[in-house]
Amino acid sequence: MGGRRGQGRSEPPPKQSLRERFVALRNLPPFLRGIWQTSPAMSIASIVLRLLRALLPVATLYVGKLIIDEVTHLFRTGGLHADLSAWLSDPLLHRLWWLLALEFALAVGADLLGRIVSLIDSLLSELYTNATSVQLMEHAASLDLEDFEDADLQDKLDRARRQVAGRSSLLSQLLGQAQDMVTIVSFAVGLMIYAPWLIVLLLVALVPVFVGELHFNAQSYAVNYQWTPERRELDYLRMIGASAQSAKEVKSFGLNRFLIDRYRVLSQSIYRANRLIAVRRAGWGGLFTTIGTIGYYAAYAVIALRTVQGHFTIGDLTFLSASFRRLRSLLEGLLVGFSQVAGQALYLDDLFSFFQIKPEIFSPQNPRPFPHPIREGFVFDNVGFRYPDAERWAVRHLSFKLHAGEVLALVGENGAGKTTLVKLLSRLYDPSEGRILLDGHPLAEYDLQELRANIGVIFQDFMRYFLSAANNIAVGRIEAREDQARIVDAARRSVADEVIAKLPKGYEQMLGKLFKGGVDLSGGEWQKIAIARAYMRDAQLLILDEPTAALDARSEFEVFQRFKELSHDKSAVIISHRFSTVRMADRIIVLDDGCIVEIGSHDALVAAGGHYAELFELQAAGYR
Ligand SMILES: Nc1ncnc2c1ncn2[C@@H]1O[C@H](COP(=O)(O)OP(=O)(O)OP(=O)(O)O)[C@@H](O)[C@H]1O
Repeated sequence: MGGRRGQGRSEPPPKQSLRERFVALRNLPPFLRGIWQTSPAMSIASIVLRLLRALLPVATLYVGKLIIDEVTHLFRTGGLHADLSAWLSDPLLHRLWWLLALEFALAVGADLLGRIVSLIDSLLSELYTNATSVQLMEHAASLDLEDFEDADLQDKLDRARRQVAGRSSLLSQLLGQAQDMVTIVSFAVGLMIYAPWLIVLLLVALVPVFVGELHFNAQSYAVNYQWTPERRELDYLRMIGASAQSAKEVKSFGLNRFLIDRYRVLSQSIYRANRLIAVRRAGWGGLFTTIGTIGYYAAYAVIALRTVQGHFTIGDLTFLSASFRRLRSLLEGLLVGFSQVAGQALYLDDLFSFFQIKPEIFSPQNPRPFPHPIREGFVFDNVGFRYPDAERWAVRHLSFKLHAGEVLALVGENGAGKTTLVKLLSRLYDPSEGRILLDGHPLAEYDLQELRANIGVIFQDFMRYFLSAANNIAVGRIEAREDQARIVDAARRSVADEVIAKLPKGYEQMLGKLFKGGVDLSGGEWQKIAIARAYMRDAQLLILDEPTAALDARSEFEVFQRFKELSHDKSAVIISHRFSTVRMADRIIVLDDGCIVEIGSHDALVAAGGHYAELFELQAAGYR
């Protein structure tokens, strides 16, 4: 199992070499494919409009050159009029007016196109972000419980989540680059015609900027990557420092100072690491840009000289110097942008590598039909389980049978392995050794969804959903959330009906304090609601993991009375520390340190005078 799991911050450092940074560009095709799939129509519109937009700058500059040449020509040939009306009607000036009108149209067109393109990009990015978020949630839902208990995966998920939100600018950056590339080619063609040596000068001036950017982007990524656990801790501190759930304890223990200090220390370390890179980047960036500027002015001087010598017209001078300036800034933008894209592509690694994590617990290709009803029951055959990265076995050598229709109670001290056993039974984990059989066949041969649908399990740390009371019960079988009769029946079985009867809005009452108008419940009341979830299903096996710990004695008795009356054909596994509950079970399994030490009915175990009798005696003594 452990193959994909690393060791927190000691995970291998992220990619550093220049070659590997380029390798990260392999993430771009799947990214672009994702964009395309989001909306082919918008993608095409963006590309076509950008192509048009890309050719406008050179056209505008060239028209500008023609205007200047026309003006100098008119100036030389004379024929100046004294008043404006004569100016406007002079046929000599027609060409100039047309050129000016053309330049105006180009300017307006460029602006309009630019706006439409950025509109499309932002809409497309949002659609892509939404689609990826949904994909992320779907993938997360397919992963194993074990994955969620793994800190490395949490880091990965955290980075992936940030990437979904943070990569929305990548699209416009990428397409902008493609657009700039077309513009650059158009400028370069113009420049080549006049002075090819200018292009060489340009490239030489720009290479240092590019390499510098590439280097610092990779460094930022490395810092971001290495500090993921700390950033996650920051989020956690912020959450417990200011959430409704934690407020009670934070206040009464006076934890604020502790939390804030820890936050300050952590955030300062991250800040310092980021600052170092930012300062270095600014310093080197400044130097490299100066080299570029020197290149530009050298070229400018040469062009000016050649104009004076009569090789170029004034229009050529403006066209060439402006082209050179634009080319330089475009190329610089392109190179810097390219290294940023390469940087962002590195970040995409996080997203795509999260999608590559495959669940290890899944349905077989051809699942065996699930037995209705279960005839023999479940058999644990020398089952052992060790949590990932744990040295100790949580449970080991478990061999017992849970007969169809039987109520089994699990008893044992804290950490004895009761919850682990139940997680194995509901296939939230697969055993590390041994087998679990259902009606003679391994659990893994049945369809996972069907298996889970046939098991109703309520854990001790059940969720308190900030939804209506009806929906809080319906989550046990969410497809049946409109089935009011079923919800009411489930509530009646778990004694939750009494809780709901007291709510101002009954079943429609919003629970929890998160939303306006919500009503909070007591711990025991929440438990009754949670137990009702198990009754929402047509489960053949019910598992209640200490679900009654917060119930008062009368409620607990009632819950189990109703359970016994209404579920005689169902199997059940009940974990409880209360012997008043445990003694109602058909058989009791006593666990100690992950192993079964006794099995039998209450009376038999008390008579045997072993571990169970000792625990029972301890509790009974407390009541005497
Ligand atoms: N997610 C986990 N990762 C690693 N170890 C775990 C995990 N959950 C439980 N353990 C360990 O496995 C052992 C059995 O835990 P389990 O939760 O099954 O005990 P339990 O009998 O249900 O205890 P309790 O009565 O306190 O609920 C314990 O030693 C515990 O520390």
